[in-house]
Amino acid sequence: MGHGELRGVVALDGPSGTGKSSVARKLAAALGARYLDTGAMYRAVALAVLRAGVDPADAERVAAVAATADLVQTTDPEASTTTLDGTDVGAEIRGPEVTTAVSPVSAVPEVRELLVAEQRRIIAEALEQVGGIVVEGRDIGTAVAPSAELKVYLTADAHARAQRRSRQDAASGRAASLDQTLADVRRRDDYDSTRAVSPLRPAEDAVELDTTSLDLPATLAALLELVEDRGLRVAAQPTGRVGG
Ligand SMILES: Nc1ncnc2c1ncn2[C@@H]1O[C@H](COP(=O)(O)OP(=O)(O)OP(=O)(O)O)[C@@H](O)[C@H]1O
Ligand SMILES: Nc1ccn([C@@H]2O[C@H](COP(=O)(O)O)[C@@H](O)[C@H]2O)c(=O)n1
Repeated sequence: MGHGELRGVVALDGPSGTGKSSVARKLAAALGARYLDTGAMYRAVALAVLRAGVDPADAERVAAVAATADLVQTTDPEASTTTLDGTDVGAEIRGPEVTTAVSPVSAVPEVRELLVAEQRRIIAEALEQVGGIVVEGRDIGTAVAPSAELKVYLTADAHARAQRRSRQDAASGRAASLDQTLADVRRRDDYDSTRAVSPLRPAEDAVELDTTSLDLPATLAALLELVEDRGLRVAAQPTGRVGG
């Protein structure tokens, strides 16, 4: 049996490796909604900064690169893409260089201002076109969509997150020691939660969901239950509409 369609915005925030991307995509697909990966947008700006030979810590030059970056993020949960200057950069933005550069780049206020404006535009377009969107990141419930109908803050023990990330890296041929991966996870979380603008933190009205001992299907089931409980699921339209 299908799950019906989502009406409104689901904001999914939390630190790295809690499962946001994996479950946000599946939740959106199950509910005929769009899916927005805001982390991919910050990663694409970080890639533009690296390609321009700019130091990610040089806030003024980072802001200048962001202002001219030609970035397009699409929202079909089955095939969301990130393009920079007309080229798909989906694989490149997951590499270690971008992962190291992205936190300082995303801490630059001008970068956040530009991307938050674009994220709000994408959300408004999705609501108009299909009625629902699942948005994942670090500041969705607190800054990008503070009036989201459902806000969920995913957490998980840092060791569990490092193990997940380590398995994912090994599967993509990027092996690193578990200690190194754990250090990287902690470094990024520290950076993201201590920056001045829109730091990583749960919104006051967010539901916190600890995924340490949940697998992905169980996490998805918990989210679907929250959507259902809030009355955000409506019967599917007979003609059906898909995100794109
Ligand atoms: N509950 C879970 N059980 C087992 N593996 C999981 C779980 N959640 C996520 N994973 C795995 O952990 C890895 C990271 O998950 P994912 O990319 O969805 O996390 P994330 O919160 O979006 O992280 P980031 O913010 O760094 O992008 C993936 O390989 C995913 O399959
Ligand atoms: N709303 C967001 C989303 C992401 N960031 C920054 O981007 C980094 C990469 O995010 P991933 O989800 O792809 O791992 C993240 O570490 C943050 O620095 C953000 O600031 N706000």
